[in-house]
Amino acid sequence: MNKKIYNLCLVTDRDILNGKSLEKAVEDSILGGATMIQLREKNICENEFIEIGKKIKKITDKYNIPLLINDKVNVALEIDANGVHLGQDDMNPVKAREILGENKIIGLSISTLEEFKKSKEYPVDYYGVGPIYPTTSKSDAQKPMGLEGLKELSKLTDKPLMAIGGITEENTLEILENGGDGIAVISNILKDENVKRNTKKLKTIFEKKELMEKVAGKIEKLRDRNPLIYHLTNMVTINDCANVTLGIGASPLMSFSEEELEDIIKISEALVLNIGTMDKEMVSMAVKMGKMGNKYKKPIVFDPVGAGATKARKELVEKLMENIKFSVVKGNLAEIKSILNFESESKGVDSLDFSLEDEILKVGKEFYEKYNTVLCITGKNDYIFSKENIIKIQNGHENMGKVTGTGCMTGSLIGSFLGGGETDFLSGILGVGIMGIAGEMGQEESKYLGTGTLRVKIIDKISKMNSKIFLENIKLESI
Ligand SMILES: Cc1ncc(COP(=O)(O)OP(=O)(O)O)c(N)n1
Ligand SMILES: Cc1ncsc1CCOP(=O)(O)O
Ligand SMILES: [Mg+2]
Repeated sequence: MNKKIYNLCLVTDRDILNGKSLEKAVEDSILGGATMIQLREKNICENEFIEIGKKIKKITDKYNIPLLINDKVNVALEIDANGVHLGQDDMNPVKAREILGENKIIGLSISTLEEFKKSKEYPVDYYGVGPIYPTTSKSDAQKPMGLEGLKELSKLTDKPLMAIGGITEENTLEILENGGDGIAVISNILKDENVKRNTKKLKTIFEKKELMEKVAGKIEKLRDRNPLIYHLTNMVTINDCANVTLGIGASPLMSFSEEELEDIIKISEALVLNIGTMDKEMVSMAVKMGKMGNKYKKPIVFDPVGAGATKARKELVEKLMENIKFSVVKGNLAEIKSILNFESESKGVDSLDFSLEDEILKVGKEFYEKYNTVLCITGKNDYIFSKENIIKIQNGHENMGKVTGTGCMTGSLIGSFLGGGETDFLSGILGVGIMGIAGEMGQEESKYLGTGTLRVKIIDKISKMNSKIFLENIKLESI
């Protein structure tokens, strides 16, 4: 069974629904990312419990999410729920297993180490551990056991531990870092109208942690591998691109010579194509480079600088997008909109951030659908789109816009990670994230000096970047 089902359980409580329908609350929570629903009904008879259970089961079945019944094994049996959650004073798990069979999920509450010791041989699938923090949702809850209690328990069992009691988006990460595999939540999800958003906020913490685990060690791995990254890039920022490629641990190779193109591509691990200072030669080289890159199966990151600004540029970008399979495309919103032939609506300077984000999301999703290529849209906030995920990164500083080439350098970073063997998506996240962090840190150190120093500081910070700095500074969420 997939352990992820124990990540995020909504435990229901009709008393705090405040007029919301239970069915809608359950559906919204699933849409927000709940991986399990526990139907908890305290003051109703078995028949009513069964009635409600059947309705909720239709919803959980629709989304293929397990439904567990609190306390009542009979109800679970009657509605063919996926399992039960039992407390220490509820039916003995051995008997529940006999009744429900091997295929149902049985969870057991643990509030103290003594309870664990007493029940560790029971045939259960997970433990509900808590209350971890004080809670107002269970009047007869035991004394909170805190993170220490959770940590202690996690050393004693391999079974999933689902923490419960007073859990919010502020304390979820520390739960996961102290032995919790998942959380079970009532009030923080059902507290207001925004059940979907409340669940999503919790879900984001799991996604972020998962991503962080994937990212850890990747910069060091790149430095170990030191891949060769061929650039066909612009004349303005070529030197900075070479320096950040070196700084992050790859080897840059810049060439404009058609004669050596094939030989270079054969020995390169990834290619960076940036049409910033396009001219006649670049037009023919870019297409040849792309086709040859595809032929030799080398990942290519494409920076469509100024796409749409002139007719010639638009034609070149169109030709490239039609004929070449890129691993990653990185550009600003206007460039990506031009690729999709979207009208560039001018929205006024302070167009609400929210509507700008809506537009970015629409453009990004459409781009991915059309080209099936990882896309990075950079701007005040940066967005990375893949098939299933959209990541928003909020690092960087506005002064980076006053240093030419931060976008081009981001392309080089993405290319470096592609060449280091990372996935297209992770390369996008790492490249964009590292540039944002370097910009932020560089700004701090150059704020009394100016943008010339900022440029140098960005390269410095990239050359000193490591997984620890990255993980400590990245401001990332999945949306
Ligand atoms: C996941 C999870 N953990 C613990 C509990 C508490 O169960 P219990 O001790 O039986 O208390 P009641 O919920 O029945 O009041 C739980 N429900 N879910
Ligand atoms: C059912 C239960 N068991 C231990 S604490 C608790 C209540 C959890 O509710 P909340 O998430 O609102 O603290
Ligand atoms: Mg119980």
